[in-house]
Amino acid sequence: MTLRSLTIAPLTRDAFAPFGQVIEASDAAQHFTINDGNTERYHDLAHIEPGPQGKTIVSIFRGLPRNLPFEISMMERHPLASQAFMPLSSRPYLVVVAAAGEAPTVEQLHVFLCQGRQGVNYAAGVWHHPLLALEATSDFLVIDRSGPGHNCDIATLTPGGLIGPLP
Ligand SMILES: NC(=O)N[C@@H](O)C(=O)O
Ligand code: NI
Repeated sequence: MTLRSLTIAPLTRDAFAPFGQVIEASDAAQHFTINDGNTERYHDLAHIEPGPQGKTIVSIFRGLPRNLPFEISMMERHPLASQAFMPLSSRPYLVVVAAAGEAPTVEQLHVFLCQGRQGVNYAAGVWHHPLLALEATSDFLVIDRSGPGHNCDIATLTPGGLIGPLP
């Protein structure tokens, strides 16, 4: 079965808005000076949702680099809570998302190339592929949920999609 080649777009706040928020110190964000002028605060960048009886937790994911071209054959979602990734290794990475709701088809996937200064927060229920680090083993600060209930659904994509090489 031939795999559909997926287009890779640059990550922007507006393009990612249907799926969550971009975490980035940019002039588009609400920001103001604090600490007697020493520090600029980029304020309230992501809507963190711990969900019912959930606790917000902070972890570090150390992801091995994915080799391109890479087949996207599954997606997952966290129906109860959001999940945020902030790169700590300053390397680009990829995110693959689809709107919350029914399990996506390959035609409904959106692929974004994220820069090393850009984090993402997946809103609760948004379909996404597990971490897609590039170039070298990379660390990411992850803000998500611990608590009762089922918080990870998997969907298989048949046919899948193919990512890469990078534009
Ligand atoms: N399983 C896990 O915690 N990681 C995934 O949710 C992911 O999005 O990488
Ligand atoms: Ni996830």
